[in-house]
Amino acid sequence: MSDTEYVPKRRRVRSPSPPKQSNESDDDNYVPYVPVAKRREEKFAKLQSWGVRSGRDRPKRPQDEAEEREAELKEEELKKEKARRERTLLLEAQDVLKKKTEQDAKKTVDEKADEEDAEILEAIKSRRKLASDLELAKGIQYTDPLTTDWRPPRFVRDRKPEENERIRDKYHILVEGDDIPPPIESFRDMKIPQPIIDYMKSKGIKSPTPIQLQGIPAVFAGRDIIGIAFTGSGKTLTFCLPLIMTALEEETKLPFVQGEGPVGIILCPSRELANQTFENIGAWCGALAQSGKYPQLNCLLCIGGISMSEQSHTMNKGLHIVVATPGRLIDMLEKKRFTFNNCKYLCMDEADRMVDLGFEDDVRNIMSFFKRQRQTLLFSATMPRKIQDFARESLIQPVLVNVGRAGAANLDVLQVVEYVKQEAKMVYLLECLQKTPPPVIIFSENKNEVDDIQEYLLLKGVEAVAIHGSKTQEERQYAISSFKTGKKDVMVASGVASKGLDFNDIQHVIIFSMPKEIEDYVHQIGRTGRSGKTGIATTFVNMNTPEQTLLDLKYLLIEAGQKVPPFLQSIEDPRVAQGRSLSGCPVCGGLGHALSNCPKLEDTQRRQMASHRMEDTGGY
Ligand SMILES: Nc1ncnc2c1ncn2[C@@H]1O[C@H](COP(=O)(O)OP(=O)(O)OP(=O)(O)O)[C@@H](O)[C@H]1O
Repeated sequence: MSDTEYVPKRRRVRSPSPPKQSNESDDDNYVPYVPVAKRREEKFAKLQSWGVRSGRDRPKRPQDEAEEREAELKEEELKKEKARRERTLLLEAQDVLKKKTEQDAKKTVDEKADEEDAEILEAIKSRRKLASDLELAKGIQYTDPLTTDWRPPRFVRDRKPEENERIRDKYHILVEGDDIPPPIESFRDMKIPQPIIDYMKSKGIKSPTPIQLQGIPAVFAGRDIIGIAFTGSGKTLTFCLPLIMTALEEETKLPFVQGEGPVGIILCPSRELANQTFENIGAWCGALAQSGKYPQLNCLLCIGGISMSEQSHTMNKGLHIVVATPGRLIDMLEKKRFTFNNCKYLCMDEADRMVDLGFEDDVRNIMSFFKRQRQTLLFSATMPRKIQDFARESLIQPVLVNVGRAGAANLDVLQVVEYVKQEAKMVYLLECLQKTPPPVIIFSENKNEVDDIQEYLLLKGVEAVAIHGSKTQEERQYAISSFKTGKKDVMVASGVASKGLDFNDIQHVIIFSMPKEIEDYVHQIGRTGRSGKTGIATTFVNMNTPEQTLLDLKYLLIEAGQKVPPFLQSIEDPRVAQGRSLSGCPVCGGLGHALSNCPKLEDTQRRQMASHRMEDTGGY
């Protein structure tokens, strides 16, 4: 056997041989055997290094691993960020809630009540402003007041603003608005025609009252106006005189013929008030015509319950002024008995009552007959904030002229409040009538009670007439004229006669049953103490009078510097204990309660809901 060790055949594998040298033997080329498993492993590793991969558990390259790791980190970071944000939002929400609770806790009772009031006011806010449907539909909105040719005298124009302010302060006139015309202290300087000045003098009207000396120049200047002044302070003249002057100017330029006019319209909430204003205008226009220097102006009374044919003589001429209640006016306009083609002046007397009485939609309807921009005037002795706000939205750059607090009582009225048991009222009434000589007005809230009182007085020999809504127009007119002319000493009336009626020298107003709304009380006592004269108002209250009404009354007496009887003094205002402010109610102007307790609120809401229902069902 040779020295060469035997190697089994399967082990005799040639490894890659180095280059052969000439003398090298075969043993030098020997390559050690590598087992198959190991070789597979090596081959696999090689393939891996070439990037050939497949399968789930394929080993990863370090570069891939780094990328994966980075992605994982990013994902983790995102998750953390999301969680952090969610937590922050949650915390923020909790913080806000906490702060709000703290703020709410810090809020005074007053602030909370104010917020509540604002919500209620928003809820009862009229949905549409006081403008014609046509204007609302077409989006017509006038921005500038009307211009007129009227100018104040030079010395007034040259006055410094401080001087105007001084005059306003002197007469306790508060004004709001832009570019307010100056106050003028004499009718002559207002450039009112001499025959009217002479006529007014004969009626004891020599110099303008505060509402007149600021209101008339503002209306002459073409401005929309909200005029608020106490009862009997001469508001009627403030809106009638400028209308007469406008009509006069137009008639002088080009006389009116049949079918032309009116130039302006005065709207009133009651027939009696319309009639009274119509008579006043008639007298002033008559004074102009009788002077022989001025033309005759024609005025039409347009109210329910009267036959329009009686006024055909006026209708057959050119028409300058119309005084009306809403219903009859709409009827006449719809029948085209006259048009508003040239009408540019709309005045609402007792404007708050017009809205209160549910005439709001009628007023919009009337406005839709106007063909061009109009000058709008609203007047009243009581104009709660809600109505002032509403009016301001509807007028064009209005001037607000306020003499005293809106809704305050006339200081020329001595107010006496007496506790009289229900069953003792009639007897005590007779006693009360002895306080002053006639004329006396007795007010009651109830039509039947009005009739009962009249009957009782007649039985006792007192010359009394009665007026209320269920009487015929003739009965109403008879009652007013016989009382006005002094044929009758006493007039027993429901609310009808309380607004705006101007009777001569009423000595005494007796309020037999206290009205629920303090505004009505203010209007009722305002039938006396007019045009600077003094008068007495006696009011009966008892257990049937709601405590809130008594509180309103108590504050009104305090405000007017009147004596507060002990039983009224003892009534506590619940707002004091609650630490709430004692500001007046924005809906009725009462000083003794907050908005949420307003007796008028319920009525207002009910009326609004009814009118909205009508609109929703297309009934409007
Ligand atoms: N400048 C004046 N000087 C004196 N009296 C006047 C003056 N202006 C008006 N009057 C008279 O005062 C009375 C009351 O006026 P008017 O009826 O206009 O009051 P009012 O403010 O409208 O009251 P109400 O709010 O009750 O309707 C009338 O008889 C009127 O003639």
